[in-house]
Amino acid sequence: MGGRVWEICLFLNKPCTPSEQQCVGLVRVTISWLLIDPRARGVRHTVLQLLTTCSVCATFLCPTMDSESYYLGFDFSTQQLKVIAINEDLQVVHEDNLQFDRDLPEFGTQGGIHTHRDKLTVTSPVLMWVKALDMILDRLKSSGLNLGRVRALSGTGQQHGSVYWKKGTRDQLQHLNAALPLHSLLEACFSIMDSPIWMDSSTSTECRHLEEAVGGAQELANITGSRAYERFTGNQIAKVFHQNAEVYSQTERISLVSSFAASLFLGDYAPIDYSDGSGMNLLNIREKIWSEMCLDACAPNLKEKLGSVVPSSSVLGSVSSYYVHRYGFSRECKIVAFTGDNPASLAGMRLQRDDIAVSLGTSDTLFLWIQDPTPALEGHIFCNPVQHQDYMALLCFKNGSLMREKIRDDCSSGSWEVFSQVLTSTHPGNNGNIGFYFDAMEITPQAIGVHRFNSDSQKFSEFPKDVEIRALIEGQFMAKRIHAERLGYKIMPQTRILATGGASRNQDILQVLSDVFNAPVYTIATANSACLGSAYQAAHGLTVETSVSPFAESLKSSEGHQLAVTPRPGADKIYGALLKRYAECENAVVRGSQSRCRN
Ligand SMILES: Nc1ncnc2c1ncn2[C@@H]1O[C@H](COP(=O)(O)OP(=O)(O)O)[C@@H](O)[C@H]1O
Ligand SMILES: O=C(CO)[C@@H](O)[C@H](O)COP(=O)(O)O
Repeated sequence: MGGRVWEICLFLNKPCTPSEQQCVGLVRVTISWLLIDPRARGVRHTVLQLLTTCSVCATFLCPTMDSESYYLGFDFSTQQLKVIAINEDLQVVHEDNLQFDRDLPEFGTQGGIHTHRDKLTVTSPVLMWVKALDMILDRLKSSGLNLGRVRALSGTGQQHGSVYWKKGTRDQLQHLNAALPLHSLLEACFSIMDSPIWMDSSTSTECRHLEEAVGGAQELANITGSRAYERFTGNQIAKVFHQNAEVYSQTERISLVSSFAASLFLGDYAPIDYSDGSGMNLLNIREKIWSEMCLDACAPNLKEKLGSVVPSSSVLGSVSSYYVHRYGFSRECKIVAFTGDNPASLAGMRLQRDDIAVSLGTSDTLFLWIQDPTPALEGHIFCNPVQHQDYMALLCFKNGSLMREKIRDDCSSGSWEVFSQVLTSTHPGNNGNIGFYFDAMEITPQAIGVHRFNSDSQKFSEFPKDVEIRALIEGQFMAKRIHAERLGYKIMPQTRILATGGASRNQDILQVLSDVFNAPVYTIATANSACLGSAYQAAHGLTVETSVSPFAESLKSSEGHQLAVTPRPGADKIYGALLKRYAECENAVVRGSQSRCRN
C-alpha cells in the first residue's frame, strides 16, 4: 500500500492543466480507493491534502474533501492560546499557538500575566484572552481547514482563574454581530477586567476563614478534595466580595477560564464541569453538587452566579451562529464542556492505572488516575474528567518553566542547548549539592526564596553555574518524587512516567526525571497534551451522546506513547541517599519560610 500511495502522491503533486484528463481519471480512482479501502484510513488525510495542491484537482475535489470530519481542541493556558484539529482517525491535522507576550504586546504581560506590587496578586487581562481567540480563529480560517466539517469542539483553560461577567451580558452573548471581532463586542461586558489567576497567593485570610467555617482544613479537604488554597476560586471570589461588594453585586455570572472560553463559543453562559469545578474549594466532589456550606462562607448569592455543574463530557449545545456566519462553522457543530488543563492533559496522555503523569508547562504538575480518594492536607483530588465515578490526584509546583528559564538566562546565556550540554556534562547526584529555587511563593511545599546546601547540608550563597543548573533540575524532580510518595504513590517495576508540557521536549531534562524516579519516561507526539486531550474530549463527547462508550475505546486508533529515556545504571543508589537528605533540607527551608512570613 505504501508504494501505491507514494506513486499517487508523486503524480498528483505535479501541477496539471485541464487538458490532462489522465490526472482527473487517476484522481477519481484514488478518491474511490481512499474512501472505500479501510487500509487507507491512516493516509487518507495526507493524500487528500496533497491532491489540493493542484488547482484543477482542488476544484474537482472540494466535495470529496468534505467527507472528512474534524474535532477541535483549544487551550487557554497561562502563556498562550493553542489549538489542535484532529480528524476522524484522531490524528493531528493542524496545530497552532499564539503567545500572549509576543502576539498581543498591547496588554503588557510577562509570561501572560501581570504581577502586582504586593508580589502576591497575579492577574491576566480578560480581553487579552478574547482577542487571542479572534486572532487564532482568523488564522484557522485562512489555514484552509474546512471549518464547516468540524463536528464538535471542546477546550481547556489554566485552572482556578475566574472571569466576572457584568449584568446584562447574557443577552449580548446571545446576539453577537458576526461583522465584528469578539473583543470589540465584549469590551464592556466584564465587571473585572483583570482576572485573578492560579499564580495568585493573596487570599490567605479568606482561606483561613473558609477552613474555620467548615470545621477545619481536613474537613474542607474531605468535602472539596483540597484544604483551602490561595489560588482556589472560592477564596478568590471571597476576596473580590470583601474588597468591592459593589463590583460583586454587578456580576451576573462567574466563570472559570475554561467555562468562560466555552461561553464564547456557545453564545451563552456555559456550565462549569465537575473536574475543573473541583479546583474551587466549593464543589462536593463525591456528590458532585455545590457545597452550600462553602458557598455561604465565601460570598452571598454565589450559587446563582456560578450556575450548574455538569459532567466533563457533556454536550452543551451547538456553536453560536456568530461562528457560522463569521468563520463558516456548521450549525450542527457541537460544543463539548471545557475543562481544566490538567484534567484535559490526563485525557490527552491516555493515562492508565500505575502511570504517573508529569507536566512541565508554566507550572509543573504531577497527576494520577485514582479510584478511592483519600483527601489530605497536601495535594488535590479532582473529579476525573473521563470516568465520572473516578478521580484524579494532583500536585502543583508553581516554580516550573519560568524558574527554569531564569536559571537558563543566568547560567547558560539564555540557550536551552547550552543548558542541556551542562546538564549532560555534570554528574547525577551533583556531588551532594542540593538547591531549592522558589522565585514565587511555592505551593508544594509552601516556601519562598533560593536555598543552596552543600554535601554536608551547610547553607551556601552561590553555586558555580554548572552546579546551579543540575541542582535546579534534580531539586525539582526530587520534590516531585518525595511529595508523590507522601500522597501514597509507590514506584513499581511496571511504573511508567508520562511526560508532557513545553519542557518535555528536552531529552536531557527527561533523563534527570527518569534517574530520580528510577523509571522509564514516555512522551506522546505532541507536548501539548491538554490541547490534544480537549480535541479527544470533543470526539468522545459525541460518542457519549449516542452510546455510552468508554474513553479508551473511542481513542483506540490514536497514537501511542514513545519511550524517551530509561534510568541510567546506578541512578537508583545515588538518588536513594540524596532524596533522604533533600527531604531534611526541605523541612528546614519550609520552617525558615514560615518564620520569615510571620516576622
Ligand atoms: N527545549 C526546552 N527545554 C526546556 N524547556 C522548554 C523547552 N522548550 C520550551 N520550554 C518551556 O516550555 C514552556 C511552555 O510550556 P507549555 O506547556 O506550552 O506551557 P503552558 O501550557 O503553561 O503555556 C516555556 O515557558 C519554556 O520554558
Ligand atoms: O494551578 C494549577 C493546577 O492546580 C496550574 O497547573 C494551572 O492549571 C496552570 O496551568 P499551566 O498554564 O501551567 O499549564
